[in-house]
Amino acid sequence: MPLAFGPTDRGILPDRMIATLTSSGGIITSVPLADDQIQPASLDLRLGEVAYRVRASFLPGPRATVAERIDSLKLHEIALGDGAVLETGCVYIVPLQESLALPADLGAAANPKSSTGRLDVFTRVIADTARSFDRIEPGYHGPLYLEISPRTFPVLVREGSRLAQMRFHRGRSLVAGDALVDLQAREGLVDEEGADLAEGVAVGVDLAGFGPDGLIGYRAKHHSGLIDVDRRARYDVAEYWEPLHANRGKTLILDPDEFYILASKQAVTVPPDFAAEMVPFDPLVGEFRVHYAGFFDPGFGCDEAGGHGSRAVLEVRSHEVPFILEHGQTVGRLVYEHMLAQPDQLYGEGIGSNYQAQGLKLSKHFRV
Ligand SMILES: O=c1ccn([C@H]2C[C@H](O)[C@@H](COP(=O)(O)OP(=O)(O)OP(=O)(O)O)O2)c(=O)[nH]1
Repeated sequence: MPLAFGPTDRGILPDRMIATLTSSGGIITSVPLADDQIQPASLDLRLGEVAYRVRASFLPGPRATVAERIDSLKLHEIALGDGAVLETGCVYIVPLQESLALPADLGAAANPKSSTGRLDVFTRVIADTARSFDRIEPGYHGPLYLEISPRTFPVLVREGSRLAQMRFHRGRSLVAGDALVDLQAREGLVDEEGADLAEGVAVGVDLAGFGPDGLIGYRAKHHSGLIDVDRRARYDVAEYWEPLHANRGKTLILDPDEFYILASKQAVTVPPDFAAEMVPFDPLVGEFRVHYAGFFDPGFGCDEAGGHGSRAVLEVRSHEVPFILEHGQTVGRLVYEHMLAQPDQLYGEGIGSNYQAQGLKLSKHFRV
């Protein structure tokens, strides 16, 4: 049975509606869906069998398909099969195993998975005739492709590797104004008195540090080894990351073009009938960038799903000039949106989640 909605229903599809969308032909897969591919509010996207190394990133624009653009831009074709290395500084386009035949009232948005963002692997989803990355127009019928560009570490990927995820939505249902003030009062979205709630919930960076030695984060080392994106708890932190500790002034100077993993000062919560996305706090401040991977799942940080006190992990880069961050400085905003219904399973509830109740946490690939 296809999904049926009332005229005023708005929000993000939970797990069981994503399953229905698949069984009713709205999501088409060249290989059957894996059991754990559907998350509380998103679908993990899997790499297909080939990667095209292209000269440059592109958007197809209204008159071209991605396949046509790949034909004119490709430098090399790599079979992914059981494994292939994607090198830093190169741009690859990979057809995904999932394609879409969305009903006219459903659109979608994509984001790198948190594990991908924490490795500084830049990914974006491209659809035919798209004018922007990571946004799928309502009613889209066609294939999906992933643009991949590893920035710091070369990565080993294979057919079926999951680097990005997709949310499906019916209209938009952002929580703003008084509704956001009420939600913060009721649920404590961030554990801070007088939190800044303009255009989402402001999230600041923690530079006071965690634990006895005041760890504030990690800076990625250059020229370190390869990371297999499908291996968990495999790599030594010290070979890939330099730990950073709090200084007396609780500041951190971001060096241009270095990659940092930091944590939020506030614990954050996403109530079960909401989903959130981390967005840059002000697009006009171009000095640094937080976040490739911005989706926060329903149940993240919730007591009932074992997440009490979860911090947001932040992926940070400075651009042209060195930039000083101060303890508590706002670096991002969490924008909350309604779910169409509460998911059957929340983030962290026996679904193998990696980052529930996290403090300062590197990606799952590293041994702690
Ligand atoms: O930049 C981010 C993005 C997400 N998260 C948190 C919230 C989110 O709910 C959780 C998991 O994110 P995601 O589902 O993208 O990660 P994953 O790599 O698929 O991990 P998992 O296997 O735990 O789902 O990590 C962050 O702290 N920082």
